Amino acid sequence: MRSVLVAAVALIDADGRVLIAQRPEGKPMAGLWEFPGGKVEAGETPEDALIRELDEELGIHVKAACLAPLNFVSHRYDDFHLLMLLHVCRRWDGSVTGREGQALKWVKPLKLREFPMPAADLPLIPDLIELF
Ligand SMILES: Nc1nc2c([nH]c(=O)n2[C@@H]2O[C@H](COP(=O)(O)OP(=O)(O)OP(=O)(O)O)[C@@H](O)[C@H]2O)c(=O)[nH]1
Repeated sequence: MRSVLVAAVALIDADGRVLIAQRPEGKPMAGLWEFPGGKVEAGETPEDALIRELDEELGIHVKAACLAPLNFVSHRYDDFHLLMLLHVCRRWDGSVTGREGQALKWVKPLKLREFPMPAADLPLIPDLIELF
């Protein structure tokens, strides 16, 4: 089975809310809310990939030193295996903007369950709740 390595991040604002983004129409799992990030490409470290994706998707600049590992998930979807590394980040430069037309929401970790998320993400919610 194909394995995909994804780097993702929980951006946390001054009010302790986490940023989630809605997957646009036309993509697999459209409409679900996910953590910003994406596939790690050949030659990239997970941190490189995340820094690139955050610039492309949200227009913000993040330093590798501001990305702290939180947990990972190993999840078998029907058609691929996902290994997703979730980081936490509280510091960035620039203001968060949905540069790809995606809806964005800042949500308290205790409310994350109100938003439909990909199956792989659900085990990560308790880790975010425990941060506070
Ligand atoms: N960024 C992100 N991806 C996630 C999360 N949960 C989860 O299952 N994924 C899956 O991990 C993969 C991330 O890849 P991606 O965002 O770079 O790719 P994509 O499906 O948008 O397609 P693309 O190849 O057109 O970029 C997708 O299969 C996505 O569904 C999450 O919380 N954040």
